[in-house]
Amino acid sequence: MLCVEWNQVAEMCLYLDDLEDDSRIICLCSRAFFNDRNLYYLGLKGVDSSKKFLRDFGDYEEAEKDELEELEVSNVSDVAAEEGDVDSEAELMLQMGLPVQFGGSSFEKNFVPLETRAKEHKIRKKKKKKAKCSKDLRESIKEAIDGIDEVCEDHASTSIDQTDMEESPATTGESATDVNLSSQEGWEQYWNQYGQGLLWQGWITKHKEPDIPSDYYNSEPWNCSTTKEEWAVHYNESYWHYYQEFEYWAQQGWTFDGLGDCEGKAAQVGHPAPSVQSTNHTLHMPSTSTESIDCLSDCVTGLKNINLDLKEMERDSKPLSVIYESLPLQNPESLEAHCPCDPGESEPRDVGSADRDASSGHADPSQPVSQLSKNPLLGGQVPINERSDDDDDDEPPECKQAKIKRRYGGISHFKHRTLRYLEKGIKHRSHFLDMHRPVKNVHIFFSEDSEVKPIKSKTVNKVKNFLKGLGDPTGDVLNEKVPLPNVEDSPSSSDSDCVDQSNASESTGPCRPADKKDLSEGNGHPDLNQPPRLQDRITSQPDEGDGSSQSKETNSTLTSNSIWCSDCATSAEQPSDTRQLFSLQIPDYLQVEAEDLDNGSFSKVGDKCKKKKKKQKKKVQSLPPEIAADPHLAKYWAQRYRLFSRFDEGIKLDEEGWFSVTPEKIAEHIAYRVRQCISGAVVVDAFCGVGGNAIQFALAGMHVIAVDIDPVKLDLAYNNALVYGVADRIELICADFMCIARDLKADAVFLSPPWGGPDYVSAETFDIKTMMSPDGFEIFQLSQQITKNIIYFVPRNTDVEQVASLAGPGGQVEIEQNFLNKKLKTMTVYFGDLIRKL
Ligand SMILES: C[S@@+](CC[C@H](N)C(=O)[O-])C[C@H]1O[C@@H](n2cnc3c(N)ncnc32)[C@H](O)[C@@H]1O
Ligand SMILES: C[n+]1cn([C@@H]2O[C@H](CO)[C@@H](O)[C@H]2O)c2nc(N)[nH]c(=O)c21
Repeated sequence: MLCVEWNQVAEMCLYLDDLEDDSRIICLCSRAFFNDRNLYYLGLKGVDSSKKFLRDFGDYEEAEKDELEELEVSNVSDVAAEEGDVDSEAELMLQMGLPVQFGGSSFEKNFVPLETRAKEHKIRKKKKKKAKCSKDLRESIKEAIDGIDEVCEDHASTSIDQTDMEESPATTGESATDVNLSSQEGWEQYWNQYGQGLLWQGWITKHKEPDIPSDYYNSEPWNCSTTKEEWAVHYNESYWHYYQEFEYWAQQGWTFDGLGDCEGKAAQVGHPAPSVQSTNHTLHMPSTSTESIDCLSDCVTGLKNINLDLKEMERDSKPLSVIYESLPLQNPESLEAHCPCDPGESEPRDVGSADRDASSGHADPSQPVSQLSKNPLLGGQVPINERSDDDDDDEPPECKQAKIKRRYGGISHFKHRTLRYLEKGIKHRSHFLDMHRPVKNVHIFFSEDSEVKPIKSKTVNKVKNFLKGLGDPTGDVLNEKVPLPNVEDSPSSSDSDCVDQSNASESTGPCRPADKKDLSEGNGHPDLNQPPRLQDRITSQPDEGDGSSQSKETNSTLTSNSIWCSDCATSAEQPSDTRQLFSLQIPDYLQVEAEDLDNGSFSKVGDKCKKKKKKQKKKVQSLPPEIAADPHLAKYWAQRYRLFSRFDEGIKLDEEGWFSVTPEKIAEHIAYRVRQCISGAVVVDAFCGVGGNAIQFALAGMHVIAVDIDPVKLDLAYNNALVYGVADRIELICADFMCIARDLKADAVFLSPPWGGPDYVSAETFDIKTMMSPDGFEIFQLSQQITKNIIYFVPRNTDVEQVASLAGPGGQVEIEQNFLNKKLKTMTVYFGDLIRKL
């Protein structure tokens, strides 16, 4: 095994029809863990240059956060040593389409959407700073809690404890979008019905401390200056916490049978949620009557009153193997409690007013969050528009701008599903795996004096040296001296059309000898000693003349010994330096040490040290133009060794290559698996890109047919294959895979298509049919004509059932989650003989 760890998680059987074998798809769920922190650190040594760019372009903090996150993770000595090191189990189970009950120890306690974790951390910090309630208030809360505890004895499993509330997610921009796109009605109904109680119970539970004031029930925390802010935060947290839970259950196919009132009409399976009913009672919080407490308990229990609507799920009357039971409700006789969750209402509310939106005056769930943030109650205390960026170090830069969650209506129409857990203790182990805990912020402070006073001397020395060393601001270099192509205007070939292709060709098309030269120069990379002519190695796709394919649009016509492309021909007249790599004299960490030497701090080290200095000074980091042109890409530069451990030996990428190349460890693992499982030795890399996977297949001893529609990618892939010494095992074909698939023969096909642009990660569930281009199903079907041994590299948020369905009735599939340094990065789906047998 090459990867650090590989686990089988579960065997899931999906039945398209009745519980019969021929309608069944067996789906093995597994996980592969990799660790490449060392490679990441190596990249950080030159990250100063990225920082410089980001500073200039005002995006520095973001990159620093990514970097710090990695560093933070690195401080965790042992994977299992700390709780919270890998994605929460519940989240992972969701991603694999598995019922959370089979994974995490407690969904309610553990499920926190990944995106919100950093935010939670911030809020917790803020909360700690806030002034506590007065002694009187605490007394009152204590009394209330005592009362509630008695009543809630029977509802221990559904009560909300302090941890729950503290762990509740804060608002994010994403959540805001959710509000607009999700089952808004059901949620509003739910929140109308239970929001007040949940808010109030959460509040008093939070203040379950010895010195709770006796008159707390009569107090109005939203009006009290000491608690006002805290209440706002509490409201905000609670709202989103329950919203997320509601969303989760709704996505699982549960519907909420609104009770209409706290009289607790039992939830009924299979009935659509009724519209909001006018209640004939109100929650009356100042009362400590048993009834009101009962009502609160019901409200808390309400989260459980979500029924699996089998009709809606298009599942027939046959039961699933996992059955969710709705909990019985209490049925209090009279409910006279006023929940003071509306700051605009300091007086108890009238009978009948509870049907007013519990969120009124706080946060109208129907409003976009940008509006919510204007709510005076929130008072800017909780920057709800801020989204957590804790997981974006490898995501396309554009993701930060518009995160739109898309709801998937997909093909998950399996009638039945059974699940068998395959490994003992995975549940327990996973409890310790949550890497999305927020990163501790490490700030470096500079005094106002001209002299920088280091707090962490090494780090500050780096910065100091960096600033000194870069007399000429990088931005100036960029703006004034280097005529760069407009990278931003050159969409990736993922969405390639003829314009894209021509742009790409203009820049580095392999048809231009000048470009070939460019690629082997600059960037501080060693010249590759005039590699064999790439043209001789690239095979062309015959022009099919149907005018429909991308390759037709790009008008690339290649022959085995030459490449001709009309766009390229035009672009050959462009100045040859449009893609020229330029060097920046950016001091890396070694130069920092060199400065230390000058300052005498290494004086005792003597000659040895001087030698080191000399050697180090030779090493000049340079930024390739695609990185220089787009500050958002700078973080990928920091990860260059993770992508290619031999990066310094001459690896080259283009913009799309940077964010879509398969990290080396993952590519290595996939290649290893393929080599292990099939006897044949020919593999097609249908979307080879800059060669991340093709190189690893070749290194594993296979012959690779590497196809890409973009000649620039082939150029880069060839260059990179040379670096790894495997160019002779890779056959390059410049073509649209969709057009040539039928003509290919191989023992395995690797599919790593573009995931439809940078938005892939913002989708709640990625649909390989509609969100990929070419259509993910068509790609698969064509590949099946080559071989049954297919490896499909898909986004981590891919719909598991959808991808499993590719195996067809009676088929088998293995879905492997790939973790890089404890973060779920991608999924690899194996078909045919590539499935690891149990
Ligand atoms: C995500 S990248 C592949 C990355 C690759 N696995 C690596 O590690 O470098 C997808 C590639 O598919 C190429 N592509 C897009 N459409 C294609 C098509 N119809 N046929 C062949 N290649 C295509 C793009 O040019 C891009 O280089
Ligand atoms: C946009 N992107 C990222 N990765 C891969 O996902 C990881 C996490 O973002 C990246 O490191 C890269 O390997 C992609 N792989 C393919 N095949 N196609 C893509 O469009 C793509």
